[in-house]
Amino acid sequence: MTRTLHVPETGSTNADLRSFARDGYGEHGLWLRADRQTAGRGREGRAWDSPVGNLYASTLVRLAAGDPPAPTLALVAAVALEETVRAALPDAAALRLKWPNDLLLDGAKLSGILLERVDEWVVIGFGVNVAHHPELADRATTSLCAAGATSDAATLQSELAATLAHWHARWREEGLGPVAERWRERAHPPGTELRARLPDGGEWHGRYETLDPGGALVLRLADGSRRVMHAGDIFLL
Ligand SMILES: O=C(O)CCCC[C@@H]1SC[C@@H]2NC(=O)N[C@@H]21
Repeated sequence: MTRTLHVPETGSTNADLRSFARDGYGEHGLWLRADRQTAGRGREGRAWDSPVGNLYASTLVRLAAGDPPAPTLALVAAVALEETVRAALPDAAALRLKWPNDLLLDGAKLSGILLERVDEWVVIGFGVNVAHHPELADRATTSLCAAGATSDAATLQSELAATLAHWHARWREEGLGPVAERWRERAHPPGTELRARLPDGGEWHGRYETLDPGGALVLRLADGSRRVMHAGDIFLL
């Protein structure tokens, strides 16, 4: 079961659901969607520009005993959003997942996902460029509208709620396997050249090899060594 609250404006839908969870008002499957955010947050401490017209929504997932590791919900969120966006695009041939959970269309960033843990809760926040896309210094961006899609933020969110519930149930019942398999199918192909920026500021240049069983990115560097990346950003070259 899912339930959606909608507000015209808030600071950050992720921050709001974190407060709900912390204050004892957590509800599995609760969604909060805002038309705009005044303090939208991205990964790695970045801000997320949030003008009216795009999708800003977060949901609460309650962890249960026996669930796969909580960080692998990043891949569950990614495959659910990819499936939702794929259905909305007139032509999804150039749609790809980029580790861990960005969606790229023709190499340009279309969306972002931010996961935050509060006790037994995980807040999953989705930002999708529906009508607008920001100008960013270090990466190309695009929007659904620019790609000819006609869905609005409210429709996308209700479809995403159903798709996420489906993939969350598979993750809980069958483990990470089917989710990881879908992720690999919809991501950049093995051998893709990339640059990895690590949380400590370090960088690796290499080729994407696969996802490991825990959802980490496996790279092969030019000297043949293997590296496993658990956090940070990657840039496809
Ligand atoms: O950096 C990224 O790629 C992740 C961006 C996540 C943005 C969404 S918008 C809805 C939710 N509320 C936030 O403050 N952030 C997430």
